[in-house]
Amino acid sequence: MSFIIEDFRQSSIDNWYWFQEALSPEEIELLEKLQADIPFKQAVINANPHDLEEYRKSEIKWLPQHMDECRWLYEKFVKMVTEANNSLWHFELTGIFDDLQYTVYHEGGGHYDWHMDIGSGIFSRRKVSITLQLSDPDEYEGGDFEFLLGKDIIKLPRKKGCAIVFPSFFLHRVSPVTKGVRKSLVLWISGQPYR
Ligand SMILES: O=C(O)CCC(=O)C(=O)O
Ligand SMILES: [Fe+2]
Repeated sequence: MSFIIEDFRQSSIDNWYWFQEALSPEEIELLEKLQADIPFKQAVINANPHDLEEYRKSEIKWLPQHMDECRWLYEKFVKMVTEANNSLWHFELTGIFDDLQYTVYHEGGGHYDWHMDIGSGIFSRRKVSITLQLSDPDEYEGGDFEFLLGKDIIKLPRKKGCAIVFPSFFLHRVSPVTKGVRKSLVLWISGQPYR
Protein backbone atom coordinates (compact mmCIF):
# COMPACT_ATOMS: atom_id res chain seq x y z
CA MET A 1 0.00 0.00 0.00
CA SER A 2 1.33 3.47 -0.82
CA PHE A 3 0.33 6.80 0.46
CA ILE A 4 0.34 10.09 -1.39
CA ILE A 5 1.95 12.68 0.79
CA GLU A 6 0.38 16.07 0.21
CA ASP A 7 0.97 19.45 1.71
CA PHE A 8 -2.32 20.10 3.48
CA ARG A 9 -1.48 23.63 4.45
CA GLN A 10 -4.67 25.47 5.36
CA SER A 11 -5.74 28.74 3.83
CA SER A 12 -8.16 31.23 5.40
CA ILE A 13 -9.72 32.09 2.07
CA ASP A 14 -12.78 33.73 3.61
CA ASN A 15 -10.76 36.15 5.68
CA TRP A 16 -9.27 39.57 5.05
CA TYR A 17 -6.51 41.67 6.56
CA TRP A 18 -6.15 45.35 7.28
CA PHE A 19 -3.62 47.99 8.22
CA GLN A 20 -4.76 50.83 10.41
CA GLU A 21 -2.19 53.30 9.12
CA ALA A 22 -0.92 52.12 5.77
CA LEU A 23 -0.10 55.69 4.76
CA SER A 24 0.53 58.61 7.10
CA PRO A 25 -1.18 61.99 6.52
CA GLU A 26 2.12 63.33 5.10
CA GLU A 27 2.37 60.40 2.67
CA ILE A 28 -1.21 60.94 1.52
CA GLU A 29 -0.38 64.60 0.94
CA LEU A 30 2.61 63.57 -1.17
CA LEU A 31 0.46 61.14 -3.15
CA GLU A 32 -2.15 63.85 -3.77
CA LYS A 33 0.55 66.09 -5.23
CA LEU A 34 1.79 63.24 -7.40
CA GLN A 35 -1.62 62.34 -8.82
CA ALA A 36 -2.52 65.96 -9.58
CA ASP A 37 -0.35 65.89 -12.73
CA ILE A 38 -1.92 62.70 -14.12
CA PRO A 39 -5.14 62.92 -16.17
CA PHE A 40 -8.31 60.90 -15.41
CA LYS A 41 -9.30 57.95 -17.63
CA GLN A 42 -12.72 56.48 -18.38
CA ALA A 43 -13.30 53.57 -15.97
CA VAL A 44 -13.96 50.18 -17.56
CA ILE A 45 -15.68 47.18 -16.01
CA ASN A 46 -15.48 43.51 -16.86
CA ALA A 47 -19.16 42.80 -16.13
CA ASN A 48 -21.70 44.42 -18.45
CA PRO A 49 -20.29 47.36 -20.37
CA HIS A 50 -23.83 48.46 -21.39
CA ASP A 51 -24.60 49.33 -17.79
CA LEU A 52 -21.45 51.29 -17.20
CA GLU A 53 -22.95 54.26 -15.35
CA GLU A 54 -25.42 52.10 -13.51
CA TYR A 55 -22.78 49.66 -12.38
CA ARG A 56 -19.92 51.94 -11.64
CA LYS A 57 -19.69 55.69 -11.45
CA SER A 58 -16.23 56.90 -10.58
CA GLU A 59 -13.30 58.73 -11.98
CA ILE A 60 -10.02 56.86 -12.18
CA LYS A 61 -6.42 57.44 -13.12
CA TRP A 62 -3.41 55.16 -13.15
CA LEU A 63 -0.17 55.79 -11.27
CA PRO A 64 2.41 54.09 -13.52
CA GLN A 65 4.70 51.42 -12.14
CA HIS A 66 7.55 52.77 -14.22
CA MET A 67 7.30 56.26 -12.72
CA ASP A 68 10.14 56.61 -10.22
CA GLU A 69 8.10 58.94 -8.00
CA CYS A 70 5.53 56.14 -7.50
CA ARG A 71 8.00 53.46 -6.51
CA TRP A 72 7.65 53.94 -2.74
CA LEU A 73 3.90 53.42 -3.03
CA TYR A 74 4.27 50.12 -4.88
CA GLU A 75 6.83 48.98 -2.32
CA LYS A 76 4.44 49.72 0.53
CA PHE A 77 1.56 47.92 -1.13
CA VAL A 78 3.65 44.84 -1.96
CA LYS A 79 4.89 44.70 1.64
CA MET A 80 1.34 44.80 2.97
CA VAL A 81 0.05 42.16 0.56
CA THR A 82 3.02 39.90 1.36
CA GLU A 83 2.26 40.11 5.09
CA ALA A 84 -1.44 39.43 4.53
CA ASN A 85 -0.78 36.56 2.13
CA ASN A 86 1.77 34.93 4.46
CA SER A 87 -0.66 35.18 7.35
CA LEU A 88 -3.86 34.08 5.66
CA TRP A 89 -3.92 32.66 2.16
CA HIS A 90 -0.52 31.42 0.90
CA PHE A 91 -1.41 32.12 -2.74
CA GLU A 92 1.34 31.99 -5.33
CA LEU A 93 1.86 35.66 -6.18
CA THR A 94 4.28 36.64 -8.89
CA GLY A 95 3.80 40.24 -9.89
CA ILE A 96 1.73 43.29 -10.59
CA PHE A 97 -0.15 43.30 -13.85
CA ASP A 98 -2.20 46.48 -13.44
CA ASP A 99 -0.99 49.89 -12.30
CA LEU A 100 -2.14 51.52 -9.07
CA GLN A 101 -5.64 52.91 -9.49
CA TYR A 102 -6.53 56.28 -7.97
CA THR A 103 -10.31 56.42 -7.64
CA VAL A 104 -12.75 59.26 -6.96
CA TYR A 105 -16.46 58.88 -6.17
CA HIS A 106 -18.52 62.05 -6.20
CA GLU A 107 -21.66 63.02 -4.34
CA GLY A 108 -24.82 62.18 -6.28
CA GLY A 109 -24.32 58.53 -6.99
CA GLY A 110 -20.60 57.84 -7.22
CA HIS A 111 -20.45 54.10 -6.51
CA TYR A 112 -19.26 50.67 -7.67
CA ASP A 113 -21.85 47.89 -7.46
CA TRP A 114 -21.18 44.31 -6.25
CA HIS A 115 -18.32 42.73 -8.18
CA MET A 116 -15.27 40.52 -8.00
CA ASP A 117 -11.94 41.82 -9.25
CA ILE A 118 -11.22 38.61 -11.14
CA GLY A 119 -12.79 37.68 -14.46
CA SER A 120 -11.82 36.09 -17.75
CA GLY A 121 -8.72 36.82 -19.77
CA ILE A 122 -6.28 39.30 -18.30
CA PHE A 123 -8.47 39.69 -15.20
CA SER A 124 -7.95 35.99 -14.33
CA ARG A 125 -4.48 36.86 -13.11
CA ARG A 126 -5.61 39.09 -10.29
CA LYS A 127 -5.40 37.23 -6.99
CA VAL A 128 -5.17 39.69 -4.13
CA SER A 129 -6.77 43.15 -4.03
CA ILE A 130 -5.90 46.00 -1.75
CA THR A 131 -7.82 49.22 -1.26
CA LEU A 132 -6.62 52.21 0.73
CA GLN A 133 -8.96 54.87 2.11
CA LEU A 134 -7.84 58.33 1.04
CA SER A 135 -10.69 60.41 2.45
CA ASP A 136 -11.50 61.44 5.98
CA PRO A 137 -14.75 59.71 7.07
CA ASP A 138 -16.17 63.13 7.97
CA GLU A 139 -15.71 64.39 4.41
CA TYR A 140 -18.38 62.14 2.89
CA GLU A 141 -21.56 60.18 3.57
CA GLY A 142 -22.41 56.79 2.06
CA GLY A 143 -19.49 55.46 0.01
CA ASP A 144 -18.99 52.49 2.31
CA PHE A 145 -16.57 49.85 1.16
CA GLU A 146 -18.35 46.52 1.82
CA PHE A 147 -17.97 42.76 1.42
CA LEU A 148 -20.77 40.27 0.85
CA LEU A 149 -19.80 37.15 2.75
CA GLY A 150 -22.55 34.54 2.63
CA LYS A 151 -25.57 36.72 3.27
CA ASP A 152 -23.77 39.14 5.54
CA ILE A 153 -22.80 42.61 4.37
CA ILE A 154 -19.60 43.62 6.14
CA LYS A 155 -18.71 47.31 6.35
CA LEU A 156 -14.95 47.84 6.26
CA PRO A 157 -13.10 50.56 8.17
CA ARG A 158 -13.36 54.10 6.76
CA LYS A 159 -10.40 55.62 8.56
CA LYS A 160 -8.26 57.78 6.24
CA GLY A 161 -4.95 56.02 5.55
CA CYS A 162 -6.11 52.50 6.41
CA ALA A 163 -5.81 49.67 3.87
CA ILE A 164 -7.89 46.53 3.42
CA VAL A 165 -6.36 43.46 1.76
CA PHE A 166 -8.62 40.68 0.41
CA PRO A 167 -8.75 37.81 -2.09
CA SER A 168 -9.82 39.18 -5.48
CA PHE A 169 -12.75 36.74 -5.65
CA PHE A 170 -14.51 38.44 -2.69
CA LEU A 171 -17.76 40.12 -3.72
CA HIS A 172 -17.37 43.77 -2.77
CA ARG A 173 -18.86 47.17 -3.52
CA VAL A 174 -18.68 50.86 -2.80
CA SER A 175 -22.17 52.05 -1.83
CA PRO A 176 -23.41 55.35 -3.35
CA VAL A 177 -21.81 58.52 -2.04
CA THR A 178 -24.66 60.76 -0.90
CA LYS A 179 -22.56 63.69 0.31
CA GLY A 180 -19.02 64.87 -0.33
CA VAL A 181 -16.29 62.93 -2.12
CA ARG A 182 -14.62 59.57 -1.38
CA LYS A 183 -11.20 58.70 -2.79
CA SER A 184 -9.30 55.41 -2.75
CA LEU A 185 -6.12 53.83 -4.01
CA VAL A 186 -6.44 50.27 -5.36
CA LEU A 187 -3.90 47.66 -6.42
CA TRP A 188 -4.15 44.06 -7.59
CA ILE A 189 -1.40 41.54 -7.11
CA SER A 190 -1.27 38.84 -9.75
CA GLY A 191 -0.01 35.38 -10.50
CA GLN A 192 -0.98 32.29 -12.45
CA PRO A 193 -4.72 31.55 -12.08
CA TYR A 194 -5.43 30.56 -8.47
CA ARG A 195 -3.20 28.05 -6.77
O1 LIG B 1 -12.79 52.27 -4.18
C1 LIG B 1 -12.55 51.22 -3.58
O2 LIG B 1 -12.22 51.20 -2.39
C2 LIG B 1 -12.66 49.91 -4.27
C3 LIG B 1 -12.77 49.99 -5.76
C4 LIG B 1 -12.88 48.64 -6.40
O3 LIG B 1 -13.44 47.74 -5.87
C5 LIG B 1 -12.27 48.43 -7.72
O4 LIG B 1 -11.82 49.40 -8.35
O5 LIG B 1 -12.22 47.27 -8.16
FE1 LIG C 1 -13.04 45.92 -6.88
